[in-house]
Order: sequence, then C-alpha cells, then structure tokens
Amino acid sequence: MAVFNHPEFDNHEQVVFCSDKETGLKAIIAIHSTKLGPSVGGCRMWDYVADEDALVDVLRLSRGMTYKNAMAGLPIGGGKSVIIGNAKTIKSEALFRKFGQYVHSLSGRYISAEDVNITTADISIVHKETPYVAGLEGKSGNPGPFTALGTYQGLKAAALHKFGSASLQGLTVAVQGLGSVGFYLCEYLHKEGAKLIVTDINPDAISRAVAQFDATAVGLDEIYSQQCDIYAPCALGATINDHSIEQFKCKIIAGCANNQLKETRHGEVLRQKGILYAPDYVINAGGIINVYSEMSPQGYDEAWSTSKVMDIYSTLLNIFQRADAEQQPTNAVADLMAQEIIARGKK
Ligand SMILES: NC(=O)c1ccc[n+]([C@@H]2O[C@H](COP(=O)([O-])OP(=O)(O)OC[C@H]3O[C@@H](n4cnc5c(N)ncnc54)[C@H](O)[C@@H]3O)[C@@H](O)[C@H]2O)c1
Repeated sequence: MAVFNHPEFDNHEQVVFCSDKETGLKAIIAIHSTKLGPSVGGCRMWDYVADEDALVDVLRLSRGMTYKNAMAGLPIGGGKSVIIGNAKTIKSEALFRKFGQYVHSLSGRYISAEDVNITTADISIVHKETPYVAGLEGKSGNPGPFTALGTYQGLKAAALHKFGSASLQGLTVAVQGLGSVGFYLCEYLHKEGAKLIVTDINPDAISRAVAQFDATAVGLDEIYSQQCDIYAPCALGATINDHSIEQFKCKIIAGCANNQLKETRHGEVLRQKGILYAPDYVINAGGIINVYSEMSPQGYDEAWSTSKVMDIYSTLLNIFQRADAEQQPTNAVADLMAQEIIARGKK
C-alpha cells in the first residue's frame, strides 16, 4: 500500500498507523497540516472493506479539515483519525484507551473529537488517557446542531446568490439523510416554510420527518431526480457524481455531508449545468467551530460559537461572488481561498 506516492497524499506532515493485538485496535491518524495550529479533526469508526479504503478516507478527510478550519477562520490545523472495524462489535473501553494513548503520544499535534460512529461517551474514554480531545459532554457536546445551523445559513446564502432572496419560504428542498445534522436542518427549513422531500435508510427517521415537518418521503435513489430548488446531501460522501449529475433538476446543492464531490472535476460539471454548489467543508464547519470554542483560551462559549457559525453565510457569499467573477467552479475557489489563508500562516 503506497503512502508517499498515494494519489490522495498531499504532503501530509505525519501519518501514524496504530495497532494493538490485545484490544483489536487498528487505526490511522493523519496530520495534514499544523501550519495554523495543532491539527484538529474527528475520529471515525468504519468497517472498511480494505485497509487501503481507510487510508484514502483519512488522507482525504484530514486535508479537508485543514481547509475547513482555515476557511472557518480558526487558528488550528487539519487532522483526522479512523478506527477500522464494525462499530456494533469492536467498541470497548480498552480499545478507546489504547487509541487515547496513541493520540497522547503525539503531544498535542493532533486533537481528536467525534465523527461518524463515535459518540461523546467514546471520546470521554479516550479523554482518560489524554487531554488532547474535544467535543466532551458538558462542554461543547454534540456538534450536530451547530453544523445544522451553519448549513441552514449556507442554504440561505446560496438562495440569495441564485434567486436574489435569502428566504427559503416556498422553496422545495430535497434532504438526503435525516441524522444528527439532517434532522435539525429539516426543522429550520420547515420553520421557514420550505417544502421538504426526504430520504433515509432508516424508516423511523423518515416517519418522524413526515409527521413533524409534513415532508414527502421518496426512495433512496429517487432523491437525485426530484423536481426541487435545492438538493441537500446530509448522509454520505461522493453523491455528486456522473450518475447523479445527469438526474439533478435542482438549481443549488448545499448540504452538510463531507466529500460530496466524487471527483474534483464534478465541481466544474455543476458550474456548466448552472447548479450553484456550496463547497462542503465551508458550509459544514459549524460543528468544528463549536468544538474549537471548547479548546480556545477563553473556554467554551455558546454565544461565541453561534455568532461564528453565522459567518458561514458571508464566507459562502464571498466564494460565490469570486467564482462568478473568475468563471471558476466554487470548489476550486474555496480551495484557493483556503490555500491563501494557510500561506499567510498564523496571525
Ligand atoms: N455531525 C456533524 O457535526 C458533522 C459535521 C460536519 C460534517 N458532517 C457530515 O455530515 C453527514 C451527516 O452527519 P451526521 O452527524 O448527521 O451523521 P448521522 O450518522 O447522524 O446521520 C446520517 C444519516 O444518513 C442516513 N443514511 C446513511 N446512508 C444513507 C443513504 N444511502 N441514503 C440516505 N440516507 C442515508 C443514516 O441513516 C442517518 O440517518 C456526514 O457525511 C458527516 O461526515 C457532520
């Protein structure tokens, strides 16, 4: 398995392979950049088919965190970790403590938090071995509601740019994934008077959305071809691909999922189709902003987090305007802006 020559390797500063036979821990920690500060990014547990898939995920996600943190205006770098295995069967106190020892061995160059399949309870076990964690219960807690608030602001910014009004009233939004972010997002949208089309692999989540938000449920693959104003991917990555793009009838894509574009070139395909894309790591930064608040010298401050999350609105408007002026896809402009911030370095 190539690392330095891997297509997803982007001059990551450090990639740590962690293994412990006794607890069954197999993990990879990737520190992409500490140029702006210690690298921060969640830990994901996933039953990867091959170790190679875990490496791809951690390399891409850690790079994404560098860009996300820079664009959110946070003085932190980008890192991520993945634990390989089935979250329903491999979790144990011993495994998370061992993972915590690995995190601790990096002396604060990487600070971990929750990501897919990792709960605040899991992170509190990691915390027994290292102070280098964030997102703890009783402090910033679940980042989902803050990610949802930022995503909601992102939809409004996109609506203003595309339709000339930030109001979502009367617009139809197709939401894919009703989890800890998607469901909160639906709540905001419903309150504002948007019409909702939803899908999820979990029938209970669908029933709740139909009952609470008067949403229309559709099948998993039907979500892409819905007649709607906005498609909001809030489940998986890579849902913007050749297969889905040919079905889209939306004018905006704005959702919280990470790594939404299957390939970078799909950003340009969207631009040519006249679909406005809100770059994923910009619109979904609400959670990391709230996590950072816990790490900041002033300590956790919900009001600070909320106001910083609201800034996602103007950051996206800047990206949209620059993309128009330079005739570039929004994802390329976001990358460029993040690179400019990183090049300027620590303030
Ligand atoms: N939680 C956060 O604060 C946060 C922050 C940034 C980015 N994200 C990203 O946002 C996305 C959602 O995060 P979350 O925390 O809400 O996760 P979650 O696990 O709580 O929710 C995901 C939802 O998607 C559903 N789902 C899974 N596969 C699906 C499919 N094929 N079609 C439709 N629905 C499907 C799941 O049943 C679940 O309800 C993820 O990509 C995550 O990486 C989350």
